[in-house]
Amino acid sequence: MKNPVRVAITGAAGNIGYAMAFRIAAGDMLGPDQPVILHLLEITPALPALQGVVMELNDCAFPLLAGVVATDDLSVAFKDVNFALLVGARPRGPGMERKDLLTANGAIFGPQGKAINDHAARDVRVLVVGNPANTNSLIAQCNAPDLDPRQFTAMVRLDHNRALSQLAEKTGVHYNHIRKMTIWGNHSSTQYPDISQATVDGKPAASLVDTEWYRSTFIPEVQQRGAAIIKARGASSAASAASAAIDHMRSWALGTPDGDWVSMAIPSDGSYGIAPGVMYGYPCVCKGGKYEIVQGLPVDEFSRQKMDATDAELREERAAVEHLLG
Ligand SMILES: NC(=O)c1ccc[n+]([C@@H]2O[C@H](COP(=O)([O-])OP(=O)(O)OC[C@H]3O[C@@H](n4cnc5c(N)ncnc54)[C@H](O)[C@@H]3O)[C@@H](O)[C@H]2O)c1
Ligand SMILES: O=C(O)C[C@H](O)C(=O)O
Repeated sequence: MKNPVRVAITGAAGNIGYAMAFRIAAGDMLGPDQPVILHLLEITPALPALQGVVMELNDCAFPLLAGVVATDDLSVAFKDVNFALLVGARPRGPGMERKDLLTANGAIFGPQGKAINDHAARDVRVLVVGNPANTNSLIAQCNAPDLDPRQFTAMVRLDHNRALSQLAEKTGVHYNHIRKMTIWGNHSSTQYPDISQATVDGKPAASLVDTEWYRSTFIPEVQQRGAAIIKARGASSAASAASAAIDHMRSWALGTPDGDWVSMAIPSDGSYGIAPGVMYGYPCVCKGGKYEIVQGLPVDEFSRQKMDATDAELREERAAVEHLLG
């Protein structure tokens, strides 16, 4: 057995946190030979509910769960953690865009970034799930000057998985047979789900579906899937969001398969004409615990316009939180 690693989950008594903690404790994120110590953060009024989560975690008798820390103190929550999943934040309701949460949630991520900077393990890997995820991640990253900005990421993996699911349904194959899906940009309705490089059973996806369906049905459905779930469930996605967060961290820590990639929002380094400084969704391969942007993909005029539109929105969000950027 390996030595345990420490995994922080914020908002751990919330809907996503509740769906996530048990799967991480079961080994779904870091593998069946990696014990974990969970660090669960909640706001003070939610501590009794969090205690219930701890009781249930213990009652599962998970072989890989080596300890649980439950707290409302940032310095305890992030002490020596190797992975941090920043989930705790308000979800949107019907009729809201995710960026409407910027003011309410933005203030959470500066102090958390600083606490991660001051207390986490130096190799900490951070994933922001709380919306608006990309810009919240930027806020956290800017408040952690002692860490490499690349240690901070945001989640577009749920969008990636949604895109796989839509394309699988349309082409009548299982999503296991789809490779090279990409989500560019923001986890918002401007995101660009791009099938131009995707293959289905080895065939170009774009040759199997008509352009009209791709542009007028597939793209908006992936962009609007979060809202559709809020409408149907009366609450925002939780189990699928937790699952995507686990996928994101597993890919980052354990690697992506040869011949495929995943979508991760990471600090732009200028690749694909996206000026540095925002957390932008890119196609990434992961190896040895590090991610790299897949370079050299062709970008046609349609893609260019979509990639720039979502970049513009991220820049607007960044301008709106300039005062929180440390
Ligand atoms: N990026 C994505 O793909 C994606 C997908 C689904 C949901 N989300 C977002 O994730 C967030 C959480 O969603 P949820 O359904 O779990 O919400 P929820 O309301 O069920 O749970 C949020 C939890 O966070 C806690 N919390 C609030 N402020 C906190 C703070 N400062 N520190 C620690 N904990 C805090 C709350 O007490 C609550 O228990 C929302 O912002 C939602 O929009 C993102
Ligand atoms: O859409 C939301 O507000 C929740 C989440 O970001 C989602 O995509 O399901």
